[in-house]
Amino acid sequence: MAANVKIPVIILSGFLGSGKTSLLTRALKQPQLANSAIIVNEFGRMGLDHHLLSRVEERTLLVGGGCVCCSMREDLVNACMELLEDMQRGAKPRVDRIIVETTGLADPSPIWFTVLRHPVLQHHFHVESVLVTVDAVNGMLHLDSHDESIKQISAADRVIVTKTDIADGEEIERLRRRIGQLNPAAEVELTDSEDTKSARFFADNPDSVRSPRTRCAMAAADGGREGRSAEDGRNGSGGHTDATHSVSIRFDRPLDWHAFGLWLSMLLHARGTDILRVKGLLDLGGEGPVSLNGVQHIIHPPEHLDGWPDGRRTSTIVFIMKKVQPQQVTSSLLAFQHMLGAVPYVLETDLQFPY
Ligand SMILES: Nc1nc2c(ncn2[C@@H]2O[C@H](COP(=O)(O)OP(=O)(O)OP(=O)(O)O)[C@@H](O)[C@H]2O)c(=O)[nH]1
Repeated sequence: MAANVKIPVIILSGFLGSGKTSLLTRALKQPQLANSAIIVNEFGRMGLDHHLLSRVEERTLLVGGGCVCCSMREDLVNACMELLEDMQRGAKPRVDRIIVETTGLADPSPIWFTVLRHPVLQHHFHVESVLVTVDAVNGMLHLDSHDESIKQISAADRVIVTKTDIADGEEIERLRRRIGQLNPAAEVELTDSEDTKSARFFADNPDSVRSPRTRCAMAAADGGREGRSAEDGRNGSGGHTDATHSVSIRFDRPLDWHAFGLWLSMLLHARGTDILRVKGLLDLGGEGPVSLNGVQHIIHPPEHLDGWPDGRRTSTIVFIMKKVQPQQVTSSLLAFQHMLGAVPYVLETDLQFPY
C-alpha cells in the first residue's frame, strides 16, 4: 500500500440522538463511500450494514499530563492498527477513508489527538474533518444544558443540522445563528431523513481553510466591524466569564511565524484546556497561506497551501474559548504586536464589548 499518502479519517460526532447513525446509514448507501472503513463506539448496535464495520468500546488512556484532550483512545488505536496490518499484508484492500462515529457524549478531541500523535497512526492517517450533527428540534436545548454539545460544536469543521423535516424554519434559523456564534469557523449545512445525497458530507473535503474566511467576510459585510483595531476593544468588559465565546481576528500585515508560534505556545500552555478551538489561515509572507488547526492544546502541524482560497491575502484566526474573554486574547496579541510585526483587529465576536 502507498505508505506516503495518508488515509483520511472523518470523525462523526453529535449529541445523543442527534441523528449520527441515521445520517451515516443513508450516506453509506451511496457509491462514493463504498470503500470506507467505519468504526463505531457502541457494542450491540444494529442498523449499519457494512463489510468493514468495526464496533469498539470506548476506552481512553490518559497520557502526558492526564488531561482528557491529550488522551489516547486505545479503542481507536487498536481498530486502526488492525486495519493497517490487514491492508499492509493484503488481507484487505486499501480503504479510501475511515469514518469514526463517536458516542453522543464523546469529546472529539482525544480522537484527534490519537490520530495526530500516535507513533504509528500519525504516519498513515490524518484527520480530514470533524462532522457534528445537531438536532434541529432539540439542539438548542442540548446546547443550553450540556457542555458536551458545546465541545462537539467547537471542534467541528462542519455542523450538520438534522431533522429539518420536523422543525420550523425560524427554529432552524435560530439554531444556525447560535452555531455560528459558537463556532464561526464551521460550515453549517442542513439535512433531513429524505436526503439521499448525504455522502457529500463525508466524501467532500469541507475545505476547512476556506470557511473561516468566508464567514468572516460575510460578517464584515453585514456587521461592518472590519478594520477596527483590537486596541479599541481592550478595556471592554463582556461578563459571562464561564461561557463559551468566539472571536475572529485579522492582521494588517504578514506575521512573523516564530513570534506567532511563541505567542500561541504561551497561550496554550497557560489556557490550553479553555481554548476549545483555534483555526485559521496565516499570511507569513510566502506565496500561499499556512493553515492553522488546533483543538485545545494540540496543534496540528501547520500546512502550506498553494493559493489563497478567496484571493484575499490576509491572516484570519478564529478562537473558540471557554472562560477566556475575547479581549484577553486581543490584548495579549496587541502586547506582542511588535514581535509579530502586525497589528491584530477584531473581525467578529459573539460578545458586544465596546470597540
Ligand atoms: N424526522 C427525522 N428523524 C430523524 C432524522 N435523523 C434521525 N432521526 C431520528 O432520530 C432518532 C435518533 O437518530 P439516530 O440516528 O439514532 O441518532 P444518533 O445520534 O445516532 O443517536 P445515539 O447513537 O444514541 O447518540 C431516530 O429515531 C431517527 O429515526 C431526520 O433527519 N428527520
